[in-house]
Amino acid sequence: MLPVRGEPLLSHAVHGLLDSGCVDRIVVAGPARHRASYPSLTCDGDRVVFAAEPTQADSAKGANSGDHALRSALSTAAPGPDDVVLVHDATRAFVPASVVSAVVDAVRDGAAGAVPVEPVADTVKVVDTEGIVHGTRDRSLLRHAQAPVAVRADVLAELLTGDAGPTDAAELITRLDGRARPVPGDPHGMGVHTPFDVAVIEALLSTENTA
Ligand SMILES: C[C@](O)(CO)[C@H](O)COP(=O)(O)O
Repeated sequence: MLPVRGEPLLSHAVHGLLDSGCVDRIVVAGPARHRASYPSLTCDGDRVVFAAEPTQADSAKGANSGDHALRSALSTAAPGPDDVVLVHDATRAFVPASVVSAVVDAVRDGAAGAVPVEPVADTVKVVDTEGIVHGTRDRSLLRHAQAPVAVRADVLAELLTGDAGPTDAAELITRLDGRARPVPGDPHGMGVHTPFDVAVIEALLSTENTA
């Protein structure tokens, strides 16, 4: 719901995916009753739908959990087994179209999954629970993960069969256990969480619009 330039992040994320030219349909993994909060999405008709509401049985099983949201979104989308599914994160609403198509292409090219990543520029230290600072991590091996994560629909369905399926894109990458191919991310794929992030992304967008 966080507004950026007067629009909730979710709307920016949805329009970014639609404008990427490689997404046919978007299922918002949130209850349909919230749709009224996003009037700018309604103009996209059938291409943007909300996931099915949890049933009473789902609720008894913890329907608000992330894996339910993913299951529900997947069953609403009903993709074919070879289709590529993107699991996105609305906080990363300004990821460029080139990154969206890169993850799709990686899966079309044979990877089970793909995740955009950015190099880690800063020195990374481990601080333990006692507050003691330990050695430096080798940053050449570290990457910031971004979104969307792409995965073949049949692979995603398989990951969701167990009791504890992935709850979000981050967990999905972990469950892919080495089968996710990294593709170059982009600084615009930053997560927008705080007023500082909003200021950064708004400044970036205005600079680019006036350039
Ligand atoms: C990075 C992510 O897991 C998708 O791949 C997701 O965007 C969560 O990001 P965060 O770093 O936990 O905000």
